[in-house]
Amino acid sequence: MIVIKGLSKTFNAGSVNEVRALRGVDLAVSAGQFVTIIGTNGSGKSTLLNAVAGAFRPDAGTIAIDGHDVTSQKDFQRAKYVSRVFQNPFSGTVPNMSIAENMHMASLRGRSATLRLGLNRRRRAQYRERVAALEMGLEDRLDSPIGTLSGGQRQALTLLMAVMTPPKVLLLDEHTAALDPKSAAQVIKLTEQFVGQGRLTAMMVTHSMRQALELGHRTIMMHRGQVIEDIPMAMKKRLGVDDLLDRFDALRRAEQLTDDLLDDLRRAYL
Ligand SMILES: Nc1ncnc2c1ncn2[C@@H]1O[C@H](COP(=O)(O)OP(=O)(O)OP(=O)(O)O)[C@@H](O)[C@H]1O
Repeated sequence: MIVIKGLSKTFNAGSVNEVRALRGVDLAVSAGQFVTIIGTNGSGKSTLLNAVAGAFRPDAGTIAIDGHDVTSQKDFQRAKYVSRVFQNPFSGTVPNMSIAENMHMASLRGRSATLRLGLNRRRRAQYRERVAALEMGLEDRLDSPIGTLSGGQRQALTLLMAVMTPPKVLLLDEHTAALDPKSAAQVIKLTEQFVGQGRLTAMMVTHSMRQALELGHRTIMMHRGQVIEDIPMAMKKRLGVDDLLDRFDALRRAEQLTDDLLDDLRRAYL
């Protein structure tokens, strides 16, 4: 479903602030696969998701989604394939519009203007049913401005809206990191439910190694703009958080040394 080849991106090239955020990333994610992404700070996790979403044009490499080369497409052109949920629960929805209006906008994603339909009674009933399934009591607040909801409620709705028209690709960028533990757990439960039931192809960045191991079919680890570990389901089940921490420690030690050593390290992990 997603095929990334030789993807590179350098920010502020040629200046003192030059950052090689992605350095030749190769990654293939099959349809229905849920991949969790961990990595060191600044290793390029969000940049990888941004590249898939079309936030910028890469310096080198290609990205294909469902067989279409989207490398030169802008983000709005890819919106029909890609849904995103960000860390900030206040992005992705319009605060002074109601829950129903926000849901209606989300349901029209990727449709041509001529096909756009009004927010009629039948649609309201559908949205009510969807919102009720979140089990947050929001079905009685369909006309409340979304800005009046808590961060957790809003993020649950943002997630619901992201999957309402099932996307080819769902990108989750630390989407529970800004929530309190209880809300984060609720949103993770919904994530599992939506991705599982919809058999969605999903990439989720997380800083929680436990989350990374417990969720999804595969975990990749990034470091300095490269994928340095690719852990399949069978291995995920056997690994514990301590094992991942050991690997990060090894990286930290390698950091003092050379790229060649990092390559050796990668070979050793595979
Ligand atoms: N638009 C941009 N302009 C300049 N530099 C950027 C831009 N986006 C990302 N970077 C830099 O690229 C590198 C990779 O950033 P990215 O956000 O992808 O890392 P990350 O792995 O998601 O990090 P973290 O875990 O800390 O959130 C960092 O050094 C970051 O400062």
